[in-house]
Amino acid sequence: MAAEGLAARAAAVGLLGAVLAEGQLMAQAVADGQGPLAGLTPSDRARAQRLALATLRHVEQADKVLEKHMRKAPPRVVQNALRLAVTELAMGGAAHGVVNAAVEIVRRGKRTGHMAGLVNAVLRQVPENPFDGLAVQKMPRWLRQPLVHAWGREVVAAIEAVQAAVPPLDLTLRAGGEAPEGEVLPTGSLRLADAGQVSALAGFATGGWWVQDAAAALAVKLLAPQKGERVLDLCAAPGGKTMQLADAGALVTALDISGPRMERVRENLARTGLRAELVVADALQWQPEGLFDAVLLDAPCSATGTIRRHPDLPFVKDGSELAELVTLQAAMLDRALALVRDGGRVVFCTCSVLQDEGEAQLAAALVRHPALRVERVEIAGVQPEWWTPSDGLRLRPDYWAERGGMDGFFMARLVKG
Ligand SMILES: C[S@@+](CC[C@H](N)C(=O)[O-])C[C@H]1O[C@@H](n2cnc3c(N)ncnc32)[C@H](O)[C@@H]1O
Repeated sequence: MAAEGLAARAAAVGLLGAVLAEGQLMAQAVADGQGPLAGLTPSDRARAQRLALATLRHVEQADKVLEKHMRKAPPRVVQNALRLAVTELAMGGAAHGVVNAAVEIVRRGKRTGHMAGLVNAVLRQVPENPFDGLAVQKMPRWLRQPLVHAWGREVVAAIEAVQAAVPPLDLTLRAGGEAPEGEVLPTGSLRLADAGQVSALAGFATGGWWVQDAAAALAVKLLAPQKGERVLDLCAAPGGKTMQLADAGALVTALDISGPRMERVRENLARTGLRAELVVADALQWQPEGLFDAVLLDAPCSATGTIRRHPDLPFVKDGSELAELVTLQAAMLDRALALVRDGGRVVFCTCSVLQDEGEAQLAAALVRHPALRVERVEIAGVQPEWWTPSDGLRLRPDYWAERGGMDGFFMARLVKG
């Protein structure tokens, strides 16, 4: 087995430890300069992340396979090396390399060396297609229960099936930009089934597109910015929607509370050659010179709509931040309404599957602001059943399941009375 494969796999085991035992989000563990990816080549970093993400989509199933062969859970490194190996075997990885790597990782561990033989013995007993017949991984109770209540068990099972698969990569194309080959979705996003290294794709260097989930791309379409309009992107970083607004010809002010995240907006604008005024400030405190024609509020949220791309989230979050987020979203929506002119539009959106952060926020806003109107607009490719009875747009991960699904989002277009 190549030493390179071992480095990436050992790092993947480290990432699994950071997420599953230390409660770190994958993004934190990846960004940690002293963390599991320290010192790896770019391709090993990418491989380690891919392996760890794949394993996180199948922890429950891997544990089910392993429990048949082990009387009690082994130490963390051993357990995660086994989970990774079983997942790789299920994905069709060559048994020889997969087993040898797991054995070697455990052999090298300070306190686990004596368990290398056990790991070898267990993995040699894992059957072909080890996940066949096992139920897909369920969301945690705090998240699953409200979804069952809202949409029923069948829909929740369909969402979980989408979350178990590696998601495709969606690109939003810049008008006239260079792009790689892919499937053009009915809503206009370009979908790549197996993208590989993003920066190596055609059109990356020339700024022909940016990565943005097909569902996320609909918020700006709902706002429908016009050329020359003054538009505020109130929670802008890393800037996917800022670029869409600027590409439509709007005069964009992009605001975010995070300086480091705003750097990402700056880099994205530089790569795509698009323009926006950048402001680092708290949306709740910031005072502009005049009111805007339109405001996009992509509010901080539980991000529970993005689990197919961030399978670490259910292992790290427990729902305890939800009440605080809901309160912040309502305050931000009130602020967005204060910053738009009479007759102007506000699009409120969250990448959440929880109705508390979507449908319920819309209902509460209409009570707080009786003069507000909610508007539906025609958006190419949006199916009629995606609209709610209250004219919100509810996007679910199981929509377009046969194509790889989409992020869960809620969005609504409000007109200030
Ligand atoms: C969902 S993300 C925005 C994603 C972005 N619209 C895009 O499409 O790339 C939410 C953002 O809200 C920002 N944020 C959180 N609290 C804020 C506040 N009080 N004022 C301004 N921005 C805030 C976060 O830093 C984060 O970048």
